[in-house]
Amino acid sequence: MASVLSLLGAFTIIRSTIRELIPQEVRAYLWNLTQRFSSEFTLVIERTHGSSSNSLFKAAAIYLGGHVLASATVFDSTGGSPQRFLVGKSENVRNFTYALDKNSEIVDLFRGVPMKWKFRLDFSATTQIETRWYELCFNKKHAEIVKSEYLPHVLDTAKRLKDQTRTVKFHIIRRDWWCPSAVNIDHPMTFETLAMDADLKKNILDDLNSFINGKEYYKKIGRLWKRGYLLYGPPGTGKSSLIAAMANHLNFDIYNLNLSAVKSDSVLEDLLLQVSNRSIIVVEDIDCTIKLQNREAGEQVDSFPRVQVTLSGLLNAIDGLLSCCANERIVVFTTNYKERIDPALLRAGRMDRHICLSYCTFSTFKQLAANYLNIFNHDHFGRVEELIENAKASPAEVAGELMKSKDPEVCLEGLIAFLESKVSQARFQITSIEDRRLEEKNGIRPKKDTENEHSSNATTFLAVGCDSVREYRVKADLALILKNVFLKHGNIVENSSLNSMQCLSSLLEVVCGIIQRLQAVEFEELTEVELESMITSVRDLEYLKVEVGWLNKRLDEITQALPLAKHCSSLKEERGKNLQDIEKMEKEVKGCEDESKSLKIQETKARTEELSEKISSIETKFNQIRDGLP
Ligand SMILES: Nc1ncnc2c1ncn2[C@@H]1O[C@H](COP(=O)(O)OP(=O)(O)OP(=O)(O)O)[C@@H](O)[C@H]1O
Repeated sequence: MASVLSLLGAFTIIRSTIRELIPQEVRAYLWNLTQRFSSEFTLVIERTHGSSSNSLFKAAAIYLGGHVLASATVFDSTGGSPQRFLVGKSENVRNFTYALDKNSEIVDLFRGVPMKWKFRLDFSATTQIETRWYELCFNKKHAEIVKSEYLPHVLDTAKRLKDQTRTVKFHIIRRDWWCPSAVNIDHPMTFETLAMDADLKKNILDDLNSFINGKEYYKKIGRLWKRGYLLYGPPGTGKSSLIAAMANHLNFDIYNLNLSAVKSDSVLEDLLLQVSNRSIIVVEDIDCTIKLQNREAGEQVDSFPRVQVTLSGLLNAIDGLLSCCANERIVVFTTNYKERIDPALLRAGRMDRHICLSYCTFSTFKQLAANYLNIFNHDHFGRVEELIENAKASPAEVAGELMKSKDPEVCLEGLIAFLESKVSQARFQITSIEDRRLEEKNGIRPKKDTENEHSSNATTFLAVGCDSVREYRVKADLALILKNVFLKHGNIVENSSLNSMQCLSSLLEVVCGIIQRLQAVEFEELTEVELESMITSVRDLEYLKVEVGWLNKRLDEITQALPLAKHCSSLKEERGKNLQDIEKMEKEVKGCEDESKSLKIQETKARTEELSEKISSIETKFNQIRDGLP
């Protein structure tokens, strides 16, 4: 050991003696002379290039640190002497990062060609400046491969590695500018943990992947490389979670564009110019930005004086000239009320995909149960399945129940109780004027001018669903029918394409009018023409997205039963005639014994009974159809 140390010491002394004895210029000349006969070529990659920073230097650092260390193609060029790498972890990256230590050398095999990398560091005592550079040495005959393949490979790999290790950032607006200290999103939501219909999830993932790999395609078709998503649905159904999953999947930063914090269109322009590529710009609850609301609906603009951004300002920012300055951008709008958004904002090309996130289904629940409780089946699943569709519970609410305990039994029992209460809440509470007056009298409801309601022959319904309160007015004689429709089928006009309460009330009157007629009329009295007109009305209602599938079904049943109704009518006629005959014959045989007449009476009675049975069986059928009506 001592001899090795003394040998190394002697070598160091000789090296410094050579340095002292031979001047720098002579050393450089000798070096150049040896290089002239060398087949090696060296590229020097400095930190700066021209007047700007050298992106190849940065890429080499990442490539060598991340790729080469992990790669099986790394060779130790120093003949077995230990290699030194720097290792560390910055706050804004997920993993450890590695780098070559000063004067370390490694060889990267690229397509069988050895590429020798050296990292150099020099400190000038006179200028006090530290200089760092990489040297890439290779055989001259491989110069073309290096230029056209290897260097681009280094750049691409470094970009990919940077994206992989980079933490997604969340940017918010502070005083007309993106806050300089963007926070790292450590949101754990991914497409694996997001509970959603499997087909929809796959569809969104495919869409994102084809977008991200579509650079050439977008260029070819002459469209900007950007994509717009509208996420709509009730609160807590996973809109923000989906955005987090998208950001994590793509490794894109999120820019939360809170329009109420933007003072003008020009500030919006400035903000968007600062948004980096590979980012998701999110405008949450876009319907709440009143100036951007549906112009056709004639909304009141002044009620939100703080919001200064105009619709045209936003449209321009999304797909006007301004957006040409960026690439690989995704714009996401979220809303609880899609119908309130101006159609101009939603048209294809701006919002390419409209994704509805809805209440928890049984399949969504099973994914949440697997995520939260690690269970895939349980005795209580059957009851959950029975309740979940009608409960209209959001995934957030279901997840909340599943987090209450680590014991699946406790959680599922709690969830079932919760769903049961939601099911009964989801039944609409219908209040007629009388109930309202009583509530006003008892101070449950604030007093309201009900003058008009009293004077008109109409009844107002307050339909309170789990997330909406609607008022409809229908004729008083239809009130009870409407109440039953709501109780049995929920708010059937909730998803209608019409908006005004007046029009929706008229639609409800049409539905109730049909039911009233069907309840009152004997089916055999119904003419085919009248039935046809009812069916046409129901079709029109369905066209307007009124949920009357159940009424359509009843009308179908009645149509099928119509020949039976006609038959029933003739049976009744025959029975009536028989009864008259029996009465007449009984009078005739009174006091005299006429065996043949008595026999005839018996026969007619038997036939009448038979007819009554047939009629009653047909009528039972008709009643069943009627019972199907609310
Ligand atoms: N589909 C889902 N899968 C898994 N978890 C979900 C899902 N939807 C909601 N959650 C849970 O509920 C929480 C709230 O959901 P989220 O904020 O994504 O809903 P939202 O639709 O954006 O609500 P809002 O309209 O009120 O903004 C999430 O943090 C997540 O824990």
